[in-house]
Amino acid sequence: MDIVRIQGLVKRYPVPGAGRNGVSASGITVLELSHLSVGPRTELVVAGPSGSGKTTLLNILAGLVRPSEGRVELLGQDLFALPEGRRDAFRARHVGYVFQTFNLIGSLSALDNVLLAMAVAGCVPKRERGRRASGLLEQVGMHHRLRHRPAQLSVGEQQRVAVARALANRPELVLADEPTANLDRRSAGAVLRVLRDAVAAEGATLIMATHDPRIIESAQEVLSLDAPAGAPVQTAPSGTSPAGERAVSPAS
Ligand SMILES: Nc1ncnc2c1ncn2[C@@H]1O[C@H](COP(=O)(O)OP(=O)(O)OP(=O)(O)O)[C@@H](O)[C@H]1O
Repeated sequence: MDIVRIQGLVKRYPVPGAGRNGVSASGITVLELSHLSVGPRTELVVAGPSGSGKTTLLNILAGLVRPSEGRVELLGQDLFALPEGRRDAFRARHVGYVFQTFNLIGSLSALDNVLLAMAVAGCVPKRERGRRASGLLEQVGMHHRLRHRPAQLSVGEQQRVAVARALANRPELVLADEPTANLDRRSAGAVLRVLRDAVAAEGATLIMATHDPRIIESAQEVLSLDAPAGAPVQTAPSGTSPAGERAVSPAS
């Protein structure tokens, strides 16, 4: 089964002052994607300049932003057919999100940040949570910093904790929005390796937004979005594909 399936996606945002002085009331189209399917255990990099809709696409996939048109299925579930509360529960269970600015809870230790994600979703049995949380933090190289709070960690270390937290509930899909944007070159390379290795070890699919050329060059599959809202043209490192039409399958 596909992890992600998108048909006829359009996202428009309202324009400040819309409907007055000749400004269109229908809003600005910031994203159009006619078709996308992404299989299990796949990595897809969403590339494109600032404002091309990368974050918008990830937020739609997380069920955080509702599309203006189109259908978004995760694991066969029509995401926006779910009422908000059930969509939140579905996200907590099936999607891990690594944000550009980490969004860790400042008052909690690294370990407690991961444990909290498990408590919210409630799908990992209580007796397994401690071992799983410390195991994930060990996997991302943070076993020596379990009790540190975010402010006591380097930026790269915080991002590693965010990766562990994103994987806490064994999600089938991990979204990462510019996960290396705030890191220097060396830390960026290390975090990227940790993210890719941890996602692969968990057997999840990774969809990562970036404009970092090094990540794009090393990607298995690339979806290129045009700025600001042109029709998406998708390319793989080895060639190009028709605009807006793409099925992305596991790498062999
Ligand atoms: N809540 C909103 N209301 C109105 N317009 C918005 C809103 N959120 C985003 N936009 C617009 O949608 C477009 C796409 O934004 P988005 O953040 O998805 O781009 P991006 O490719 O992730 O950019 P960056 O690389 O700079 O993070 C931008 O032109 C932005 O101004």
